[in-house]
Amino acid sequence: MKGKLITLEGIDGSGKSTITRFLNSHPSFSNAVFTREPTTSWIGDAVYKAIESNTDHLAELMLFTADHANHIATLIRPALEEGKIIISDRYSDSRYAYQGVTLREKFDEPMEWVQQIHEGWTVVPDLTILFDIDPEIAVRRCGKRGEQTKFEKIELLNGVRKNYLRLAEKEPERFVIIDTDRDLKEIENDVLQAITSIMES
Ligand SMILES: Nc1ncnc2c1ncn2[C@@H]1O[C@H](COP(=O)(O)OP(=O)(O)O)[C@@H](O)[C@H]1O
Ligand SMILES: Cc1cn([C@H]2C[C@H](O)[C@@H](COP(=O)(O)OP(=O)(O)O)O2)c(=O)[nH]c1=O
Repeated sequence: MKGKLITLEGIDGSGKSTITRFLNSHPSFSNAVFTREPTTSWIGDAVYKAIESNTDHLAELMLFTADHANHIATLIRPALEEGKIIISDRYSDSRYAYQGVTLREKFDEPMEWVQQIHEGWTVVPDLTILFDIDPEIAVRRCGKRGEQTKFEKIELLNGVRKNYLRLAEKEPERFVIIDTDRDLKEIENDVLQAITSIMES
């Protein structure tokens, strides 16, 4: 039996961790595998080191991608083979959307370039839930988190949000977009509905 891979994506502060905690404590997902990118492996630690220092953006992409390759080899593929439902807080679309912005000065079409280097080995999710929100609201919700100035952060996140929406437009059958500038209860219901429909298909 083949399992299902569900990914949660969105800008920082869009509410992914909050919903992950909700799903994690929901009885329907007691057998699901909860995971994330960057992962908790040593490569994930290296990724955080790169984020926290002034590392070259291409080097940063390679670290994120190495972490993804190891995530697929050690957890994603084996769990899918066992027929598990996997819920990942961030996955490949984070790279397409974020490094699609940070590599703007290096490539003409950075998002497409990043997508290309994943081709042939990544595992495409069965469902991707995109948590969509205005970056101004997301940054306000995060308070002091992060080191960038508010302006830099909002500018980056505006670009990331646009990339996510472009990805969703290109693959409407994979993506479900959820407006997270709403009451938590409504968001929880929409997420449950999206996941239930993929589990039944
Ligand atoms: N629907 C919501 N309404 C108001 N605040 C929210 C909502 N969802 C999350 N938050 C708050 O916003 C902040 C960022 O949410 P979080 O889940 O950590 O986002 P992410 O994991 O996407 O970075 C947290 O302080 C969280 O409590
Ligand atoms: C997985 C991934 C994350 N990121 C970014 C998103 C976040 O700003 C940062 C750390 O991810 P994360 O710890 O998930 O941040 P948050 O909980 O605030 O959403 O790394 C990328 O730029 N590319 C990637 O491939």
